[in-house]
Amino acid sequence: MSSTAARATDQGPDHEPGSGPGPRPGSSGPGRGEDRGGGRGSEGRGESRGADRFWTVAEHLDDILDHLHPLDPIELQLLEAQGCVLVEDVTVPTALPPFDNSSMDGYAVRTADIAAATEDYPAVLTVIGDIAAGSETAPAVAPGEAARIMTGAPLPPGAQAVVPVEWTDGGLGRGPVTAMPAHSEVPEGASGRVRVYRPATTGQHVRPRGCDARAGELALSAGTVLGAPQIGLLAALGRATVRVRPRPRVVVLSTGSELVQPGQEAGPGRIHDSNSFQLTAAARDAGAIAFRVGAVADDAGTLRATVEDQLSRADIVVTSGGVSVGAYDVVKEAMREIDFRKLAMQPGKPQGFGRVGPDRVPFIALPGNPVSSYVSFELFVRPAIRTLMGTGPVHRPIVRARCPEGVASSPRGRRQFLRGWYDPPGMDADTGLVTPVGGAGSHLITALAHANALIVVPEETTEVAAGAEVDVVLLT
Ligand SMILES: Nc1nc2c(c(=O)[nH]1)N[C@H]1C(S)=C(S)[C@@H](COP(=O)(O)OP(=O)(O)OC[C@H]3O[C@@H](n4cnc5c(N)ncnc54)[C@H](O)[C@@H]3O)O[C@H]1N2
Ligand code: MOO
Repeated sequence: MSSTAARATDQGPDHEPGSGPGPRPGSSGPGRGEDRGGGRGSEGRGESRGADRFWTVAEHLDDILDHLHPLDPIELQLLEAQGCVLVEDVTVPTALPPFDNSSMDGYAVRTADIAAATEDYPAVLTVIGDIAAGSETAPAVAPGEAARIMTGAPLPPGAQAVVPVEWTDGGLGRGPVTAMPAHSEVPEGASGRVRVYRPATTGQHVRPRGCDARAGELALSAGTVLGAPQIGLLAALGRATVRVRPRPRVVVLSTGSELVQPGQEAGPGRIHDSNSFQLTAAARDAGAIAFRVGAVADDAGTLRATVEDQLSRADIVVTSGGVSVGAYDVVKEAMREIDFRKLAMQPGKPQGFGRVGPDRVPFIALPGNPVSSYVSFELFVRPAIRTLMGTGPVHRPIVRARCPEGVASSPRGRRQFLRGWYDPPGMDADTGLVTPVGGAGSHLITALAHANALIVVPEETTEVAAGAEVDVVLLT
């Protein structure tokens, strides 16, 4: 695995954090945990480098995950750590809140002074000044006095409660008000007299020091995945950095001389490169920092040089295309150390996995057909990314759903992943419904873009009766 030392400076324009807890995956994935058989690893396989036999989905997934372990922890700036797993227990250094403070804009008072206050017979107090949030000093409130105080400002010595400004005349002498005038416009509001129309109990509208967290308490334990509230808490505790497992850096390369960048005219025989965008987005969605390198032409030397150039910033390299049996299958040609294999799945039959370069960076070669590459990413690359992050869930969730339309035919001996639309169960149902979207063709990008699930048809099932239940991989 490559060093993470250069991580902070390596992020090119295409990098961006994505996001989610837990260690190494269990056996709940779409195929993982089944019979594993011997001699199937990508290394030291010798003669068993089986180009002819079909690997199961589980075998390929196991082979990839068996060669991965969570990345070493590093210290990251808070926002860089979003979605990462904390590897330290974080204790509260100073109580939260750090001082007694007001929860309302109003007046800090002594409760005895206003105990008998009513609208008809208000308590009249002398205003001794303003205490704004951030005030370093607060004047002491003596009997018969009040300090005008803002939300979050420290409770002054002598005061026992805060009365909201709405319970007072705001110092204007004309009955209850709804707000204070801005200090910049009416500076005299910080002095004079205020009428208070209601009593308050001791501690009312006061947030006592330490009521949120006491110093020395455990704030977040190791293993927590850092979402927005956890990052907010760390910031509130004064932490600028935190020790986490970093996001894996995923380099995405597409291959094919027919590929043209979006924004350019495609021209005869050419198509736009969609896989590198789709896979980069999927890598970010899985929680990785993804670098989209874009399309490399079908030239083995160029691809080899490009891959080697990218290795220093990669925890995983993902390629699309060039892994089948054609005369221009450039990934196969350029990456001799990768084990290329056929999987008993559709789409996604041709696949490759191995490790590259001195740091033995994991290299996952996906097929070029756009649906094949995406489905393969979800089944193999996403779990790899989540494993490197040391966080679960490693796999997309799988649920049972009823398929009212059924599936007319599915290839025997291949696990089929059809695109579908999943509707979760309503209040009175146990299972949701799933409907196939588009056909089985691995070039049907439009249908994929309108699906939210994959319908799993097992290897030995050649049709699914209308109304039968199926496994469904949820993609969102
Ligand atoms: N004789 C055989 N031919 C094929 C077999 C086979 O077993 N025997 N397998 C088929 C299957 S299944 C697949 S999947 C594909 C995989 O081929 P490659 O991984 O080598 O992919 P390419 O040939 O480079 O491309 C396939 C297809 O996808 C389009 N493509 C590729 N990259 C992109 C991209 N970045 N963006 C959009 N579209 C892309 C490409 O133009 C081709 O149409 O092989 C079958 N053939
Ligand atoms: O198996 Mo390929 O990936 O169907 O089109």
